[in-house]
Amino acid sequence: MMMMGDALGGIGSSVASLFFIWATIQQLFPNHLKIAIKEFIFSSLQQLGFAQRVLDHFTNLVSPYVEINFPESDEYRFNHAFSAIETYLGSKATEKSKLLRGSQVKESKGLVLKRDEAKIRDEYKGANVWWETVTDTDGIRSYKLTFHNSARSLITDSYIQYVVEEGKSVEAKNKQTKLFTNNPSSQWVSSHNMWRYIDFEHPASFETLAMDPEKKQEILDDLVAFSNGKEYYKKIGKAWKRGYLLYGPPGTGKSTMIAAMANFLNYNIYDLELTAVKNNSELRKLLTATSSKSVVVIEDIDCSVDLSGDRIKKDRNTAEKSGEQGKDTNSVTLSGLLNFIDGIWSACGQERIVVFTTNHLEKLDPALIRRGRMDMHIELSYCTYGAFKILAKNYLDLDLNDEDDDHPFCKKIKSLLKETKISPADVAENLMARNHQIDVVGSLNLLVQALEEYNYYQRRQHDEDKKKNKRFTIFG
Ligand SMILES: Nc1ncnc2c1ncn2[C@@H]1O[C@H](COP(=O)(O)OP(=O)(O)OP(=O)(O)O)[C@@H](O)[C@H]1O
Ligand SMILES: [Mg+2]
Repeated sequence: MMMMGDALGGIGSSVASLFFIWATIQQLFPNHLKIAIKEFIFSSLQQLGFAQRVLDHFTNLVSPYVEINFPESDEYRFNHAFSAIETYLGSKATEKSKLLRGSQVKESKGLVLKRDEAKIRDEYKGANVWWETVTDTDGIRSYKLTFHNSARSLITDSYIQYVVEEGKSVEAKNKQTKLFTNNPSSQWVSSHNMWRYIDFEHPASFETLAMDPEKKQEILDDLVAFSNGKEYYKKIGKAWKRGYLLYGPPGTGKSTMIAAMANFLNYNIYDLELTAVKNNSELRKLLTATSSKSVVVIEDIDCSVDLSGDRIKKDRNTAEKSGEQGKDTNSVTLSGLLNFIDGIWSACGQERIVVFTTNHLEKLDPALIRRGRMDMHIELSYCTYGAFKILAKNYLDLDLNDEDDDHPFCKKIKSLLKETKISPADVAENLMARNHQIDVVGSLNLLVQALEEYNYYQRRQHDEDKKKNKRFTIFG
């Protein structure tokens, strides 16, 4: 009531002053001058947009509705709230919606139908709100939110936040994941081309990954806890990131597991080619240009850069001589890398996973792999019988349960796998269908043959090594 009274009072006094000016002009000036003055005043008012502003002012004071604009870009930067609102509103398609938009952002995911209306009504805790798309004279699109003034605190305090978070979570679920690779610094022009990317369409999943089921479950639980850990990491005051070290012989599924992790969490992958990074400063730039919800991968860490124990000793010696720690401007150093894993720089970008892979765990510097830096060490080993069962299901549609273990074929494979080192990649190679025709018996026969050959050569190698060692002890 007070506001209404103020408004009417304000308008009344403005009208009275205008009337007074007009009456004075009427009395003092001759007719032709009066017309000229009148035209001058009106054209000036029009030019200033005064009439429009008075009208807007009046409507705003009288109207009980509040409007908030969310432009697509703000000060030349993309407004993330805009896209979250767009996704949220798009996801509100109901059976009654008559205007829909179809899109498929990920080939592996189905077609998504979104609501595509210019004005959408929404309801939140009993309050009605209206969303409308508007475009200004510069072509910048905005979402205009209108609601009753009585719901002001509900809308501004919780509804808007709810819409943005809901939109972001839908975006995360439907987003097309990308695989990024770093460009050499000679090609960098701005932060946009440090990384080049392609759509990530790797079909790997934890379901098809052949490994011990208990270990697999442990990794899955860890990933789920991490992705839901926003509040927990905040509470304990740690950057929201997690490091995994995957180690094992070639062809045991390290790269496949990285793809499965990214697919499971719907994260982007940044495949960091360390050999293309000249120094720590470039490494810092590259890592700060990565987005959150991503997996930063350094494959074959032992081969990418000399990060062995010798290297760190050399680092320390150089640092001691020059009196400065880790000052090495010509290459990526272990200390530089560690700084991103758990140093102050590691906090830039939230919700990030760092994965290192190696075939030779023993070659890595203990500083790099100590717990706390790499939170989980995961060994991908030679194929076990449990892993074989998963591969048999993937490649031969063969559902082997515990009772099948007594089948002569299975017994033979089980005992051979126990004594033979063969990677899941090599097992898979033998199970692969020829000409897209699954031949269970033929494939299993091939596998048994391969296992027997591997077993024979490995035994022979073992005997030769034994003989060599004996000679050494005789002559040594
Ligand atoms: N554990 C596994 N489960 C399912 N498939 C596997 C597994 N390990 C290997 N494979 C198959 O073998 C191929 C090679 O595996 P992958 O590239 O993941 O091995 P890797 O451990 O990364 O080897 P490298 O050390 O040589 O990089 C994959 O394409 C996949 O089809
Ligand atoms: Mg690999």
